[in-house]
Amino acid sequence: MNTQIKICGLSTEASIDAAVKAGASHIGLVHFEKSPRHVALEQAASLRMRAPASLKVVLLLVNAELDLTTKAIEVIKPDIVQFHGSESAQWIHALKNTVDIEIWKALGVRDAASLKTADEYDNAADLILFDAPAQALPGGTGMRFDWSLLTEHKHKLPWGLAGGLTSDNVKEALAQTRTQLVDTSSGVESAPGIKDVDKIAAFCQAVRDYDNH
Ligand SMILES: O=C(O)c1ccccc1NCC(=O)[C@H](O)[C@H](O)COP(=O)(O)O
Repeated sequence: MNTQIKICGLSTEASIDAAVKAGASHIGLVHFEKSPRHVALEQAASLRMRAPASLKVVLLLVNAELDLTTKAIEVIKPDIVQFHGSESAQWIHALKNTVDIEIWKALGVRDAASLKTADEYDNAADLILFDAPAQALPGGTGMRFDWSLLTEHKHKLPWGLAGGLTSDNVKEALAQTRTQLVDTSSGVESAPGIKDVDKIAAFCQAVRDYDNH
């Protein structure tokens, strides 16, 4: 099986090229001004054009108003929109009736009860991304959570794993959770917001090594 790999928080064409070369399946563009990875709408639209058709582009928003959400989708034309704030299942469900796009919902995992929260999104989102709980930022924190909570986890929706993943720990994360999608941001950076092409390559290689073991 080929685990899907999302490299998140890209802001340059060079990092997109590196993700493609390394074999990532998804890239994330963060539109959230408080993030060191924030890209303006026009910049995100331009980066989106750089991605080949084989690479899925995920737009990340955090508690954005409906107007901004629909405008960002219209301007950037992502394949997927990922909500990384406290967006309710009802809000996402209503959005789904107005825009025809795949929707992911990120949820911070503290304990087993956090996993139950995901059930609320069964009829709203297409995928749940389990991440570390919010710190100063809601995502891209570089923190991991207790992956053993996801061992044997079954969910109606497909789900992915994020939070503190690096080339050094991703095999352990895959072995514990058997997730089909891994997402990293800080783990492939040399500084917040600065992607490192060698770390992107090493991360993707570690995932492929696990897939082929
Ligand atoms: O990356 C950010 O700066 C960010 C800011 C606000 C909301 C979400 C954000 N990133 C979301 C992602 O999907 C990250 O890849 C995910 O949280 C994992 O991040 P990391 O622990 O740094 O690998």
